[in-house]
Amino acid sequence: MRPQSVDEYVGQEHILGEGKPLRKMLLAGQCHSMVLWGPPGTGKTTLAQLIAQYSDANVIQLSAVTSGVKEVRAAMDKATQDARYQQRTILFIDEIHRFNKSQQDAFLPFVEDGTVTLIGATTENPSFELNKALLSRVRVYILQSLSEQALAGLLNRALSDTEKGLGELTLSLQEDAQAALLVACAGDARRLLFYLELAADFAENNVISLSDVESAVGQKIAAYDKQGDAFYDLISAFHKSVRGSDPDAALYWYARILNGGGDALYVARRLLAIASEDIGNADPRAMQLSLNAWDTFHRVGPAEGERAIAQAAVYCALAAKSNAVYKAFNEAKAMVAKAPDYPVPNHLRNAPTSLMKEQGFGKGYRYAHDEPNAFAAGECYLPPELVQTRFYQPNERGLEKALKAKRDFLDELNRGSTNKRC
Ligand SMILES: Nc1ncnc2c1ncn2[C@@H]1O[C@H](COP(=O)(O)OP(=O)(O)OP(=O)(O)O)[C@@H](O)[C@H]1O
Repeated sequence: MRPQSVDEYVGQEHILGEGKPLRKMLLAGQCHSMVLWGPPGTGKTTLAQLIAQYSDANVIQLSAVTSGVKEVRAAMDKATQDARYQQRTILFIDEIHRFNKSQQDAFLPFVEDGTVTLIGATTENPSFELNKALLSRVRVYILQSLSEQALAGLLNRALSDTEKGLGELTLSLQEDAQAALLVACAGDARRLLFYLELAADFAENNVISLSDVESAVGQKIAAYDKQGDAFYDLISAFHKSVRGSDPDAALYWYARILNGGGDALYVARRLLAIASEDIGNADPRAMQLSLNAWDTFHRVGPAEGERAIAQAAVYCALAAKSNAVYKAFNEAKAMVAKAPDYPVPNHLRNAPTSLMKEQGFGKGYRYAHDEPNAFAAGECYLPPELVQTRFYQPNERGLEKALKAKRDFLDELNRGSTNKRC
């Protein structure tokens, strides 16, 4: 049932509707590098194929899961040869977020010089997963979960198409059965077609009933739309439960997210953010454990991996909390945004050449290791205009207590120093 023309492609009106940029590009037979970001089964691969078809380009398809740098190089060689004969090449990479940095670097120059037009598909936020250099050379289009209206159109086509669909079976679909199908597939067209085909197998007398759909789906119907508000409410409740040090609530909201079809890795990513935003140096192990849980998920798969993320969630919920780094870093960024770019003080400048030394660069720099406590008491590292600035105000919880004690001790040394620069 994969659409053969843009008219068979349902939904995604925000990018493909009449007059929208992608539709214009498609119909003009042009193509630029892009990343299609959206939930599974919303038409990323299909759209890439349509673009290739309309622009009359060769398509090289690589999977980030099975292709390495070697395959990328071979593909680029072929594209370079074809470009000599004015033959365009589209490099389609499914699950592009799984490509590591060196794999991404291998095709970057060819995207840059136009030898290939890259179309990447991903279910993950590209700003987290792609190299900055690559991101700056592609346009990101967000595909949305398909609406029930769009899916209903697809359903009708699948039921009536005698060539590629189930048309020859002359099936009818009862109203409640259709409603259940549309909910069960949660905006995913592939799932919809899969459930429909299964339900058709169960149907008696050419009628698909609600119980046929339930047999096909075989589980409780997911209650929320992954892209909708309900999902963000659940993840927000999860974040607040961990921040609020309630491990039971954290587990409950996590389980709700999974039950609704949510991605455990989304929770893992959020947990990592919590470890830095809400726990910080009060317990730096929280960040390690969150990262380990994420990694574990990739290594052992969902069944065990989901539990590893639960373990990290419980740890983070009960870990000591500090937002001191979070606040300090925000203040530093705000300061940099509003203050002028003060020059680096001479004593902190690098002086690799004798000319620079003559200019006074590096002059008077004190090598901390040569001084008591490996600390150059009275020394200054901020621009003179900012010497009084204190971004980091450690609290006394968890391991941050030790950092606070250390800072108080160093302050004392600074105050008692007879060698003050500022
Ligand atoms: N927008 C759409 N319009 C019509 N059919 C669609 C659409 N999206 C998906 N389909 C149907 O679902 C099938 C799977 O879609 P496709 O492979 O394009 O999804 P995808 O977004 O690339 O999914 P995944 O992220 O899981 O790879 C297609 O063969 C097609 O039949």
